[in-house]
Amino acid sequence: MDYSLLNSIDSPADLRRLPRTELKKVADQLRAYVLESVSKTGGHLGSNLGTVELTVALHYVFNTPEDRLVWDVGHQTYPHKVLTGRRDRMSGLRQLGGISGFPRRDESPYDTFGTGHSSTSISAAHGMAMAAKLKGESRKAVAIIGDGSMTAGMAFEALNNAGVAHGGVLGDVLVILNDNDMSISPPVGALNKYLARLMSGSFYTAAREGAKSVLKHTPLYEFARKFEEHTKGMVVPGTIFEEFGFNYVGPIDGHDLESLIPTLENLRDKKGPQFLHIVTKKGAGYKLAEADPVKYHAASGKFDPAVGFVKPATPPKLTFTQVFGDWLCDMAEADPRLVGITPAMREGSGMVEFHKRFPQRYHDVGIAEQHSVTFAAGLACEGVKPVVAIYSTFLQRAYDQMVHDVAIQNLPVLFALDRAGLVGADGATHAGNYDIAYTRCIPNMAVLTPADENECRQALYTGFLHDGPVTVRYPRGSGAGVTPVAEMTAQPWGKGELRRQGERIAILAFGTLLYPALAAAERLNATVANMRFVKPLDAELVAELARTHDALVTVEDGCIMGGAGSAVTEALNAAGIAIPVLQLGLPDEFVEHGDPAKLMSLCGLDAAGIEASIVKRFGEKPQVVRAAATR
Ligand SMILES: Cc1ncc(C[n+]2csc(CCOP(=O)(O)OP(=O)(O)O)c2C)c(N)n1
Ligand SMILES: CC(=O)[C@@H](O)[C@H](O)COP(=O)(O)O
Ligand SMILES: [Mg+2]
Repeated sequence: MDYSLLNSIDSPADLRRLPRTELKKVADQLRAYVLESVSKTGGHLGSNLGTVELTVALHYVFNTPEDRLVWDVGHQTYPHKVLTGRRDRMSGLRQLGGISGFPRRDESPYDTFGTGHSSTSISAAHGMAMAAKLKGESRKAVAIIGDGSMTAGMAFEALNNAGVAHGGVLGDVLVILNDNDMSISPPVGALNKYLARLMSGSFYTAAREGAKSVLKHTPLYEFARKFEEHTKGMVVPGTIFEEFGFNYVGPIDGHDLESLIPTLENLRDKKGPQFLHIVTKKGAGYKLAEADPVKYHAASGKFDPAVGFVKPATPPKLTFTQVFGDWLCDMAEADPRLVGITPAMREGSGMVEFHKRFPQRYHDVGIAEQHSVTFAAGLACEGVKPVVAIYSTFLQRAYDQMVHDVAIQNLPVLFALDRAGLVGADGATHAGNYDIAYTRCIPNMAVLTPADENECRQALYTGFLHDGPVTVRYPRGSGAGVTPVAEMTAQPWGKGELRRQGERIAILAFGTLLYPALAAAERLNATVANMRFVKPLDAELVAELARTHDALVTVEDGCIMGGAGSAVTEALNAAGIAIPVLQLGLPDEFVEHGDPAKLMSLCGLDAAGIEASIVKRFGEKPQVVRAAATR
């Protein structure tokens, strides 16, 4: 592929020096470059192919980085990265030491706001626009948000705030709605239907024609005809965005530079809140991705662009997500009260089959984590048994709903927490490091940490039977490879199990780190307990292990601060037991993107790392003097 023009652009200033007639060529080369580079690294694909022209137009029209571009989610910023001096660094995308798959303020001055989670862009851009006003600066702030991300409450909270003046001042914020009629899965909800009506034009046409026939013989008709702009507000309903105080323009073709550029120039020069609705195609320019945008949302690894994504020759290992999906179908078969809920993550959460088989009991609520939890609470009030399938990182959004709507009322809602622990290539924004700490402190909430695939199935069953809120957490990808037993058996509530009897040191393992802990224990001849429950914690087992060993080691793939190890030390304190405790887990820092196994090793959470930490703390042949206990 000829990238000669693209290769001459090391910053948007270079782009802005080009004649307009060259921009189509830039876009074509940029699209080919993004496709080629994602085919070598993996990463998000469809959304990036869909925003190529928009990215070229934005950097051409706006004075970036002085004008602020805020990309919602940020999974569509690869073209932006290429045009802002990171073309050569695309080969290290999402890899350890390489650039992030999302915008990062510490990566480039053009990345004005860090993202990864959706629906923050309008709030952030509004903040930037208001800051410019306060500082007497004339820069623009632009939020670029997708139709899926627009469904979240936060986006509307921001519109509600940005559309009105504060102390007589309106921010110069431009919101660009990138409407490709797709989320990761097909979009859902009333907003999607509304946008479709706007796109089809029927909204305006019908409303305008209706109004005209009523007004035809009045002086107002002539007035309205002359001032078409005004008629939108006066005789036909404005779009919802106008009702929020924005000047709405669109929909326009987001792949057509001929209309994008003049429209953006026009909006750039306008004051106050502006709203541009563009229509794009997810996967644009790559036939396979256009035809199957769900599949081509992201590439898990390398692929040949001429062939597309192919199934691996050897069947991949069973993932925890699949274990959950299978369990959900089996449980739904067994209990008609079960309802499955996902906030816009049907594929990632393993609910495709459940959706097919139980469409009436499947709810994709859109990107609306808060709503998903309170909706589940409402269902639970009426005797329905909701299962909220949600990524650990996205549940952070719905913390108050978990506390206020579920736990205080002790409602039986099962949270199936996928992507617990490090997730790898998506990095810190998507890592599920905190859920043990943030769930175990909530009264009434039970927290289960299955160690392998079979335990995951049984833990989900156990949690489902419990008459109160429960989280069952499991990581991205596969585990030790323990095939789930079809028969579902409830685990003894709040009980762990001894997995290896050793001497002096007892390792208390939570979740999938049981297996590296067992490997480390083999070398150290340590005892290992599979704790299974963070809450209720098996305090008897903790006390017994403390009584029969010289030191305890806790191991978890969540943050050390406030995590399962903290639960153990609290239990020891409560029982008045003094014993040295080494707490192993994720450090008090954001762990970068990269290969998950490497990252776990860097955090000292593989077998060698666990062994090394124990030896470092307690010596080569662990000898611990109880009297010198320190915690
Ligand atoms: C709070 C939150 N929930 C869920 C996600 C997962 N997620 C990432 S992109 C995406 C779809 C976004 O759709 P849209 O904004 O229309 O962008 P498109 O992918 O169509 O370009 C979802 C659900 C997320 N990043 N953040
Ligand atoms: C951008 C985003 O939030 C999702 O696309 C996310 O990257 C999916 O992660 P998984 O690949 O773990 O489902
Ligand atoms: Mg979309």
